[in-house]
Amino acid sequence: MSLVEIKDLKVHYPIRTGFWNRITDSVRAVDGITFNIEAGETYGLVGESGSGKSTTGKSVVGLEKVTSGSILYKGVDITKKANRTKLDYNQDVQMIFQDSLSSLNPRKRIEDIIAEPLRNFEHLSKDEEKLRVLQLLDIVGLDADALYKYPHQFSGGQRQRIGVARAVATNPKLIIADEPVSALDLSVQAQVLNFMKKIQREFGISYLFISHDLGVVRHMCNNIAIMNRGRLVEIGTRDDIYNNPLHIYTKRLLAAIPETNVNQRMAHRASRLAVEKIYQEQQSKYYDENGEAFPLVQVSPTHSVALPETIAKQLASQEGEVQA
Ligand SMILES: Nc1ncnc2c1ncn2[C@@H]1O[C@H](COP(=O)(O)OP(=O)(O)OP(=O)(O)O)[C@@H](O)[C@H]1O
Repeated sequence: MSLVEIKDLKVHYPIRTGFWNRITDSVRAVDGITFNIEAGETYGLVGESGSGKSTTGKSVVGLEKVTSGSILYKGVDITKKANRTKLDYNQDVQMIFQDSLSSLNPRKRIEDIIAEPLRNFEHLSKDEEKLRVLQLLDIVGLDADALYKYPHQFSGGQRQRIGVARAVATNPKLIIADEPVSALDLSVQAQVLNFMKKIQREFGISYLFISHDLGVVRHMCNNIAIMNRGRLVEIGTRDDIYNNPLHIYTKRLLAAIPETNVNQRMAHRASRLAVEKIYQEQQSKYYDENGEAFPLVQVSPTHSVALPETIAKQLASQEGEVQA
């Protein structure tokens, strides 16, 4: 059994119009996605802005009402609120956000911010609580003098460390990391990613790592799902996605990774333009007549792509995949 099993999850937001505020349509933010997260792994959920990643993350953590489908945590469906309470789910599953400045209360000192989840879930004495907060600060590489400071007195990277300290305070099993490094400089991104990995090793945490950038996900994730307009268009291991991408949307995301090597920039630009040309010319092959992604087809034990079966298998064999 996987730690988390997401099955045919749909989250539709109603669109209301007119004097009577009637529901006339809906935004299908998440439109039938299925994937599993194993204990101790980092699962990447990648797609452009608006593809439905955050809505998925918020549904898993219980912040968004699910329209249909299920989210099984240790085999129990947590879309039913009563099950979340029974399982200590709110303690086991935490979230880190992109915008650390707005997700940390600016009026509270760091000591109180990190202690907040402890106060909700554990009954510690004042001294025990302070000791735990100091330990957590130490784990994320911050000094004890951080205790009495406020969020605005830290850099973006340090604030993200404080967010992680708060998230791991309750010893969670799963952290939903929603674009955790997107607002940071490249060098600080690497530091935060490294210490997230360190914490994963120490605490045995699983991450659902949400990002718009396949470049960031590369060194973090074992398995990756590519999300496009509420649906998954490709699922695979890191190797499947980076070395044998099959869907044009995945190829576009890969081509969008900035090239840091100056000597490679011309070649990189040429390949990005080539992918864009294929996308413009062959869109109808990759999406159905309504412009929506096809259902996923398995092309190897680890790799699935949203294409008609014959095309998927033909592409997979061209790329040297072992067919299912
Ligand atoms: N509360 C809401 N009411 C109505 N529509 C919403 C709501 N929240 C999100 N949406 C819409 O759902 C779609 C998916 O949004 P979501 O935030 O999940 O995407 P995303 O991939 O996380 O993008 P971003 O990285 O920009 O947040 C978008 O079209 C968005 O406008």
